[in-house]
Amino acid sequence: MTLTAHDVSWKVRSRTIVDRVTLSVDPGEVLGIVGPNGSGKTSLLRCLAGIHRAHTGTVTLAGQPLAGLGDTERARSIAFVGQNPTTETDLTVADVVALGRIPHRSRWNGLSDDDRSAISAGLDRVGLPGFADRRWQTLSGGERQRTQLARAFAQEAPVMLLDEPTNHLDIRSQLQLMRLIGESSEKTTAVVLHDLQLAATFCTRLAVVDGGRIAADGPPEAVLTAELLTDVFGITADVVHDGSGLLMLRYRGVVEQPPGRGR
Ligand SMILES: Nc1ncnc2c1ncn2[C@@H]1O[C@H](COP(=O)(O)OP(=O)(O)OP(=O)(O)O)[C@@H](O)[C@H]1O
Repeated sequence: MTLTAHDVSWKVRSRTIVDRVTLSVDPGEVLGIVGPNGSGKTSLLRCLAGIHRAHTGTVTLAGQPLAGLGDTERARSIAFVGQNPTTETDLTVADVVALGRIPHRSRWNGLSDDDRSAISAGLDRVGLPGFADRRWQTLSGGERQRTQLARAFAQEAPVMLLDEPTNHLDIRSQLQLMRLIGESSEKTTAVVLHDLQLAATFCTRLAVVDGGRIAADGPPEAVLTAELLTDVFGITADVVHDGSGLLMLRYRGVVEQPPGRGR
């Protein structure tokens, strides 16, 4: 399912946070949303998920306005994993992953065989088999992150929107998780990332957000230029193409007088 923002803006009081964004994500794509702190990445992702209602413009899913979908229909279509999701309730890992099955269940029934197999497949997929009975409160940051991803997989939605899913993960787990996301080629995926090297390595496309606007949108090798890193991120860096298609970033320092474009 293609997810599209058409000229979308979102405001808080009089401040425009997402500013006339037009952006599309197709099935099979992993769109990395990158940009400096406070540039509006999370707000844009929330607009794409229908959590924030756009003040102007529309978000469409397979051509249908998202705002016209009911909550259940939307949740069957879009799995959203936010930053640092937490709960005070004493839940097991299986309980948390089972939340992904809510849009597939009738209110009065318990878990079906399909639900149970989706929960167990989700946990296997993120490398947490055997964790079903563990208490959420006892998990490490990385295990919580993977549990949330298992919940998103168990939701079996064609669109996955992930906000900094590599937070708390060690480098091997970051690579594994990004590979896992990349392998889900049947899905339409957008992922907010701070690590530009991870974004360059695993995303098929990057959208750079600066001051609520899209400063660049395209394949990583076209988007991540030394000039853009200076203009948008306020750093100096070498961008090295290693000949095998891999893009390597070598950070050198910060620009003392950041260009401040959009800030
Ligand atoms: N509900 C809100 N009320 C007031 N201000 C908000 C709200 N949501 C976001 N903002 C502001 O909008 C700006 C963009 O926030 P957002 O979280 O989208 O940025 P971000 O690019 O994801 O940032 P970070 O990289 O730091 O996570 C920030 O200045 C933030 O304080």
